[in-house]
Order: sequence, then C-alpha cells, then structure tokens
Amino acid sequence: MCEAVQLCAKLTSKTQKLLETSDQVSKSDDSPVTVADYAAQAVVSYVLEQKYPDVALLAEEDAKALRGGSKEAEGLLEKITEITNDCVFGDDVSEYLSREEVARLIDRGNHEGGSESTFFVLDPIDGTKGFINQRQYAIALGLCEKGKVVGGVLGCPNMPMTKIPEDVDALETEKPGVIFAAYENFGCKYAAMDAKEPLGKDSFIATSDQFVKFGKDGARYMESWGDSIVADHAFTNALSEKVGITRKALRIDSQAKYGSLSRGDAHIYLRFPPKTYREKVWDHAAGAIIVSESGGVISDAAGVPLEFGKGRFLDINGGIVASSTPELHEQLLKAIADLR
Ligand SMILES: Nc1ncnc2c1ncn2[C@@H]1O[C@H](COP(=O)(O)O)[C@@H](OP(=O)(O)O)[C@H]1O
Ligand SMILES: [Mg+2]
Ligand SMILES: [Mg+2]
Ligand SMILES: [Mg+2]
Repeated sequence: MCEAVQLCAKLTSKTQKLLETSDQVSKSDDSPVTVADYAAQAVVSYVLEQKYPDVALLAEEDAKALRGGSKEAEGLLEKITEITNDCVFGDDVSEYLSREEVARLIDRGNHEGGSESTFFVLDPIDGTKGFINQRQYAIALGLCEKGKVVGGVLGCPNMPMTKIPEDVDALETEKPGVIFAAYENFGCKYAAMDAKEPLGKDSFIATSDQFVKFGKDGARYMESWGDSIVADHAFTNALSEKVGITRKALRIDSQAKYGSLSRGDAHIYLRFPPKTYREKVWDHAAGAIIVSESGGVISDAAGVPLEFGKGRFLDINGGIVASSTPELHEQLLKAIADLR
C-alpha cells in the first residue's frame, strides 16, 4: 500500500506544478476534478491490481466523463494516459497502457463496499481544491475487511516533516512531504515521503497526550477552508467559544488534518457539513485508522463510531469530530449536544 501511495505522490507532485485551467472539470456536485485525480487513481489501481489482483477497489473517480466521445473527453483521456504511463513506466514505451486500459483501471474503483467483502478504499487526491491552489492535499488509501477499516496509508506530498508552528493558522508547503501508515492493533508509523522503507524504522507516532485544557495555551483545532462545502465555520466558532478555545483555527485542506492530529500538531478536527451533504467513505477511511492507531478518537457528532461497511457513503449524525485524547473527545461531544 505504501509503495502505491509513494509512486502516486511522484505523479501528483509533478503535475501540481504544471496544472493548467484546461486540466480541470467540474463534477455534478460542483466539486472540481483534474487530470491528476484520474491519473492518480489509475496509478494506484494499477499497482494494487498487480500486487493484490483479488482485492476489489472502491475509489472516488470513474471514467464516465472520459468516455463521452466528445473532443474534450478524448483530450482529457489522452492527457491522463500520458501522465499515467510516464509515472508507471517512464521511458519504457514498450509497456505503455492504452487509453482504454487506463479508463478500465480508473473504473476498477466502482466497488460498492459493504460489510461482506475485503476491499481497498481510495481517494486519489483528497482536497482537490487545495491541490489546485498549490496548498495541502492527500493520497488516501484504506483497507476494509468485514465493514471495518483495518489498514490505512496517507500520503501528504506537501506537508513539512516538522510540527506545525504554534502561531500560524495555515500550513506551509514543503517537499518531499510525509507518509503515515497504520494497521489495526499495530500503531501508526510516519516517514518522509521519499523514505526507502517507510515502515522499516522505529518511527511510531502518537497524538498529543498532554492533558489538554481549553483556554489560552490549550487545545488547538483544525478545520477545512471556508470554500469547502463541508466547513460550517459559524458552528465551529460557536463551539470553540462555548468550550473556551481561544486559539485560532488551523485551516488545512484534505485528510492531512488527520495526519497532523496523529503526530500531535493540533488536538481537534471539526467537520460540520450541511444536513443535505452525504459524507463518502474515501474521505475518512485512511485518516480514521491513522488517528485511532495513534491514540486519538474519531466519531460522528453524536459519539457514534463511523461505519465504513454500509456502502460508498457514511451516514453520520451532524458532523465528524476527531480528538487527541478520549477525555477531550467526551468534553467536545457534550458541548456539541448542549449547543444543538
Ligand atoms: N464544494 C464541494 N462540493 C462537494 N464536495 C466537497 C466540496 N468541498 C469539499 N468537498 C468534499 O470534502 C473533501 C475535502 O475536504 P476538505 O474540505 O477538508 O479539504 C472533498 O474531497 P475531494 O477533494 O477528494 O473531492 C469532497 O469530498
Ligand atoms: Mg473530489
Ligand atoms: Mg476527498
Ligand atoms: Mg478526491
């Protein structure tokens, strides 16, 4: 799983710098998708299929918009095929995949999920808005068995190795980025994105376990940027005021927030989408196990653990909360219940 994410990060890093407006399309829900999202999905799908041909894939993107027959669709698929081949095979043109083969690799991600089978869960680029705007994004790969996430790898190609400074409200970008990997009852490891053996060293990480109090010098929370549909900043402001958080919110795109929580940069991740919005499993699977295997807690706003075995969507009560310690989590859930 790490190998697939590391290879994919090479592609996204190279593409992010060169991204053009014509590389972007809008999806039916108005969220953006780029040639890099599709190519990243093709690359991870290719590596996983080679290594684990019997394990299904549930992934965010599908190739429908690339098969339409229009000139635009053809141009996009051509570019995606080029980027995919360059990443996987370099100059070895004898191995190059056809456009049809690349579309098939993308569409392998159409698994419906559920609690019966074993499958990978992939968000090839999580935080596409961050990716487009040269900020943070993540490559998020989880492994689900019988409806439970049992493994997760999170690649954050723009995240600094050093902890986020105390006095900032956004995160700088820095290469080569970092990779987090967790397995059930094993813990969570952490390495530089270009590490030869990311799981080889004694590099376990843990959430901040200092007893977190609210108020000055106390808990620090993370949330999405204001242009994200999932961020209700009015509510998170009210909540933080209620519990006495005085520190500024730290705004980071994508599941990089789960990574930051797991290595102790901040204490809380708050996410409150509108009632009509349905969360997707690929936006949380890898991040959830990375947080829980680092000592943190994640649940919906009512305290119910996230259920990953119910298909492509997550049905949550109100929002998602992740905290560095169980005590802090309890306090937050109580404050949310009081406010609602
Ligand atoms: N305008 C929008 N429309 C639909 N989904 C959105 C959205 N803005 C954010 N999201 C969802 O929130 C995810 C990003 O979270 P964050 O805002 O914390 O970075 C997106 O993942 P993708 O970028 O993989 O599509 C997408 O699932
Ligand atoms: Mg998307
Ligand atoms: Mg996503
Ligand atoms: Mg995505």
